[in-house]
Amino acid sequence: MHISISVWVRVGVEKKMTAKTFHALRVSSFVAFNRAHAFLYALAILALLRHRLACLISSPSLPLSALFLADLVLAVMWVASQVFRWRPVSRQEFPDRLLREVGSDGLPALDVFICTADPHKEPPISVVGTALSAMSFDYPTDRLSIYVSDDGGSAVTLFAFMEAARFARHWLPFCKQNGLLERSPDAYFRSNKGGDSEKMKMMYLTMKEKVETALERGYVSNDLLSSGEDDELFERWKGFTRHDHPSVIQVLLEGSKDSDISGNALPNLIYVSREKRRTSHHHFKAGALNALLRVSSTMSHAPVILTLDCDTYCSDPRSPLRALCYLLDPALSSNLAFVQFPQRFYGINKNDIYGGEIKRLYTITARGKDGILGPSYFGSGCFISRRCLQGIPSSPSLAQEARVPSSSESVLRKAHEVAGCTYELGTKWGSVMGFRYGSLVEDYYTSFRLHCEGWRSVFCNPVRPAFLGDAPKSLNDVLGQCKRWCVGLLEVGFSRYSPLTFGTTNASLLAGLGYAYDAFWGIWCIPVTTYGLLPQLALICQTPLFPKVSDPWFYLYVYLFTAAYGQDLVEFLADDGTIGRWWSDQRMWMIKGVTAYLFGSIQFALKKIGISAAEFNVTSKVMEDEQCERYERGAFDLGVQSPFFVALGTVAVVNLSSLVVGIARAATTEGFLHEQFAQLFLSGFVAANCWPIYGAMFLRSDGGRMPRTITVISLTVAGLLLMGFLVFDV
Ligand SMILES: O=c1ccn([C@@H]2O[C@H](COP(=O)(O)OP(=O)(O)O[C@H]3O[C@H](CO)[C@@H](O)[C@H](O)[C@H]3O)[C@@H](O)[C@H]2O)c(=O)[nH]1
Ligand SMILES: [Mn+2]
Repeated sequence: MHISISVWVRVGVEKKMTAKTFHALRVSSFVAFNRAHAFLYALAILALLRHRLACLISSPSLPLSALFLADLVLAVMWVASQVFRWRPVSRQEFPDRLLREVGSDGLPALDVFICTADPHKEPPISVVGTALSAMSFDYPTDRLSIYVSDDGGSAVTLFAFMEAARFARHWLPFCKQNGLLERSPDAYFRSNKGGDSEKMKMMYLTMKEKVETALERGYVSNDLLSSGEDDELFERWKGFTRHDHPSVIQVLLEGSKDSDISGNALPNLIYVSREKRRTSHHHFKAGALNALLRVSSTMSHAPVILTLDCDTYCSDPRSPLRALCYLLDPALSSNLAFVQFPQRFYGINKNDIYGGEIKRLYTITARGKDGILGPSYFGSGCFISRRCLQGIPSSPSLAQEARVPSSSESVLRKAHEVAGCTYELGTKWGSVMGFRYGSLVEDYYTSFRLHCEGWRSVFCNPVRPAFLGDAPKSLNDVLGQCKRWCVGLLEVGFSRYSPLTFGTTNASLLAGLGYAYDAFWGIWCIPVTTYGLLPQLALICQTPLFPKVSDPWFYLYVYLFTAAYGQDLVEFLADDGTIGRWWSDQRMWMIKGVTAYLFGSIQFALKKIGISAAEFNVTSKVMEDEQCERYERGAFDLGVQSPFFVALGTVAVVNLSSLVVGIARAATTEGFLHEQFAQLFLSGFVAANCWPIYGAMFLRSDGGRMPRTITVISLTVAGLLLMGFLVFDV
């Protein structure tokens, strides 16, 4: 308690000191309501648990115990989620004031890190678009460096960036002369502004075609190259594979030497593919980022770093200034680790059928955490102070002063050395320095550890999206990504740095609880699976599990259900949501509950006992035309042989069966509705959520329909469950 009070005081002081400077803070008007509601709701939960326990004691049964456990998990998650409703804040920043105050000479150097890992899942031309959008920030070019980390070790990616370096000489002045806001070429030409951009477009398309040709061929052939020097480079590459190659570092543009067609200096552009050997663990993205931290410190060594995923292009050239409104504020800067922008996505369909916005994580709860110690790091769209990654006490090994990148031999030698795969052995990298190792969600984990070390963070959410990324647009990919997150989060939840113990004592009670809420996402599978199957099976077998309509306890359930869903809806709508998108969002929560969370928890358990190891499987950013068309139409894509869909199909079938049986009984048996209303309602509610799944199982014939074998297996599993229930329930 003591710890959280001191946090309150600090936040209060901070507000007063900075209100007149570069940014302002406003506490949500929901706070009073949220707290009153939390109080009432907490009483209702206690009453429910007490009632459930009493029922269980008077007539013990397996289904009642399962429901008690499910309710307990819901209660625990509810308690943790109150952290986000305790003091949500929103902020506003004033970049013009900042510029007036510090002048453009007062702006610090900025290193932008862009990670890519697989040229076939992450097309190099789109990574190039991301880099170009960052290179053309409204920021002094002599202080801007872009580092690209290629974990795919792909010659094609390097080739794409060589082309990009040439193209940038035309593109950067074009953006500035025309005052573009959209500075990723793809995004700009997609929005089709016309005008005198035809020549530019042709130039871009030529580059794109060359890169795509190389990608198709799988290598960079001589006819695509212009100079003999490049030839040699790619010749060497022939023995390289993505898992086994020395480090490759190429300075493609150097601010002090290269200029654009109007004679202005260009930012630095550096390609880095760290060394990979099968014998050493590379720690996925965290490892890539740490390699960039070191390589950049031999070159530009900027005090501020922006991390971007390969698909997240910058959509507001002034976002660095916005971030600096916080990072340069003397009242904040002593312990401010990072400024996180929400992840936002382009190309999401009207009703966002797969809940791709992930609004709850990326904005709603982020605002809630911002009122406490700050949002967690989302991996992309985040301005980090280099200082916080240098370990405590700050590391002496790396040079402190900003340097000009140079392709000089000594700098390059040093850079190659620090990108080597054995460089980290016996060092503190990944444990108390740099991005932290040990979890598949390195972003979440790193910020958690930073918050525990006393750093804080700020959530910056301007109206115009600062960054736009690509959300997975096939259901199987969405669930695969969520499963990976779930495993990574559980890794933290059950480590010795668990937010519940380490977090609540080292960060603050509230911050620890907030992190715990995310860490234990996986356990959502318990209530969702239970409520998605048990009451329905029991209905078919005529076992009542809930109070009758005439029983006053029945209304407690009604209150708990409607108040939770009501509050969820209000919060969603208040964050520019629509009812259609909210419906999809809550449906995805259920779908994830019986698939990604369930399978993720199982995989985590298997990993714990040493049976399987979890990998960072990169989400694909390419889609077939037919798939795209289905997505745009809003049709669910269940056309792959995926174990996720067996679980989904089973739940769908059980609910449809219980709904049909229930309606038939209600029509024929007097008193049935009165006795089993809750179970019939649940069947109807889940079945309504499963609507697109029935279509994909039984009605559709396009490529997105569920494969026949998956349908048959789902029907069989549903049948077995019902038989099992009958046997156990006698
Ligand atoms: O070994 C690896 C694996 C991934 N990546 C890069 O990591 C980024 C994210 O990968 P993606 O497949 O898009 O994963 P997502 O689940 O969509 O990413 C979210 O979740 C990740 C893990 O929490 C964060 O790192 C990301 O920033 C966040 O956007 C991409 O740029 C990849 O190229 C690497 O550089 N090396
Ligand atoms: Mn991604």
